[in-house]
Amino acid sequence: MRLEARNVSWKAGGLAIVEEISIAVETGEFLGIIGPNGSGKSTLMGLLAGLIRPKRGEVLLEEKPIAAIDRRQLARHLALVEQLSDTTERMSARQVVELGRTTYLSLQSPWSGEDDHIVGQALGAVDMADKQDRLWHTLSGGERQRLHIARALAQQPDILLLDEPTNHLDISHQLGLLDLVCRQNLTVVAALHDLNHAAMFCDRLAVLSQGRLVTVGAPEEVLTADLLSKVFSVTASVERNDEGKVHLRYERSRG
Ligand SMILES: Nc1ncnc2c1ncn2[C@@H]1O[C@H](COP(=O)(O)OP(=O)(O)OP(=O)(O)O)[C@@H](O)[C@H]1O
Repeated sequence: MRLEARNVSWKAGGLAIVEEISIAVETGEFLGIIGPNGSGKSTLMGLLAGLIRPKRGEVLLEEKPIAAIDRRQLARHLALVEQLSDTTERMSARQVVELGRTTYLSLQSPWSGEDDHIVGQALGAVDMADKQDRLWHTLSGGERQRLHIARALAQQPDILLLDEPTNHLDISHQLGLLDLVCRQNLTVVAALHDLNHAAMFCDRLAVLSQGRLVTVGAPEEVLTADLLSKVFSVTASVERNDEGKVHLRYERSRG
């Protein structure tokens, strides 16, 4: 499914947080959103998810404004994993993932074995099946993050929106999670801080700076020493492997 932000702007306290951004993610594509802290990545994710409404412009799912789509219907197409999402409810790991099925349940369509199966698969996919009975507050940050992803997978969306999905994860689970996301055959938009991971896994990268879209393109087009210096204020050399994939080698800042 195709998701498009058309000229979206959003303000808070009179300040422009996202300014006139136009970007589309194509069906099956993995689009990475990168940019320094405070550049507007989470806000753009919230706009794309329909969680916040643009002050100007619109977000379209398959050419239909998402503001006009019923929230329950939207949840069948689009799942968002927010940064720092938490729950204070006394819930087990499995119950958190079961929340992903909410959009499919009704009086006519109560919980079934099929829902159990989907939840079990999602738990397995993030390597949390053995901890499914553990209570939320007893889990580590990384385990909670993996459960949020599992909840989104259990939602069986067409589009996954992930805000810093590798937060809290050790390196093995970071790579495992991005690989897992790639293998789902979904349309994915992910805000990422690790630029090497963005280069490894994303089809295209959109670069934000101060609420504006600086550029968008294939990682090897976008990740240049010049851009890294201008947007991220770092000095790095850009290496390429045999497949033409870029790898950044940062230099220590001297100050
Ligand atoms: N509700 C709000 N009210 C006021 N300012 C806000 C609000 N939401 C976001 N901002 C500001 O907008 C800017 C962009 O925030 P956003 O969270 O979108 O950035 P980000 O790129 O995701 O940052 P990070 O990499 O630190 O997660 C920040 O300066 C933030 O403080």
